[in-house]
Amino acid sequence: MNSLKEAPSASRPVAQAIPLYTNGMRVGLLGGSFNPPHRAHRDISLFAIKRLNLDRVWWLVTPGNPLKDRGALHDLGERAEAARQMANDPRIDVSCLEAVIGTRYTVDTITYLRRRTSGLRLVWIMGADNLAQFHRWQSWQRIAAAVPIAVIDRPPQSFRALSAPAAQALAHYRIPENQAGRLADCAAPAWVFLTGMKSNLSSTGLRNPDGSWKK
Ligand SMILES: Nc1ncnc2c1ncn2[C@@H]1O[C@H](COP(=O)(O)OP(=O)(O)OP(=O)(O)O)[C@@H](O)[C@H]1O
Ligand SMILES: O=C(O)c1ccc[n+]([C@@H]2O[C@H](COP(=O)([O-])O)[C@@H](O)[C@H]2O)c1
Repeated sequence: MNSLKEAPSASRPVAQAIPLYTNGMRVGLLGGSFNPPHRAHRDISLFAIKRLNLDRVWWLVTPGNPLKDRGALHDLGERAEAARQMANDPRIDVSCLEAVIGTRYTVDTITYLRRRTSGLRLVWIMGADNLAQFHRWQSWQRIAAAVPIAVIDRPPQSFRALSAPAAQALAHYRIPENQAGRLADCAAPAWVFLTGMKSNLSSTGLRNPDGSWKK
């Protein structure tokens, strides 16, 4: 087993920057605010493991989505601890890697991981709501060129996502859903839109108007 532990920290949530892994593993990366984590995070992770033939999914708890208002964002440690409790599966690891390496941008995270975990097959996982605004992410073309991407359908975002600028620009690189199992082996750019799981759950629905988490 390889273990890379960057920037030692006294606090448990950030101590484990890169989860334990073995070369050759197929690892899905689910970046998220997890404010709070919910059942769909777990469900889409297990769905992705199955459909993409992954060994693991790493939840990367962001210090703060660059496109979201951070006013209502709970403390990173609190979100990471809640995410660990929600994940509750040996194939899902929770990491605060981005806080450790000091970035909020996915392009930096992917670049960092590609350099340090060259023995892994990485897949970026995101819900359809994120595909709809992927063209607003920093250096989104570089992300798409660096790692295969799996998009999980998320009603009511399906049409908006598939007609959005990034989906249009990358249309040529989309593989059919029935070939999702080979996505991790594809050279980027490559992406798939998975429709087999649909959940209406959202963190927004689990927050009170003042930003506190519903009990
Ligand atoms: N119900 C869902 N179906 C598909 N993807 C989801 C679902 N919930 C979350 N995701 C995806 O999981 C990742 C992390 O999501 P995040 O932590 O922002 O939760 P969220 O429910 O989208 O939060 P919020 O409601 O605050 O925007 C994102 O890529 C998001 O698209
Ligand atoms: O890099 C960017 O510009 C960027 C812009 C928007 C979102 N992201 C990432 O997308 C992931 C999902 O964010 P969220 O808030 O929808 O859970 C999370 O890892 C964010 O850091 C990244």
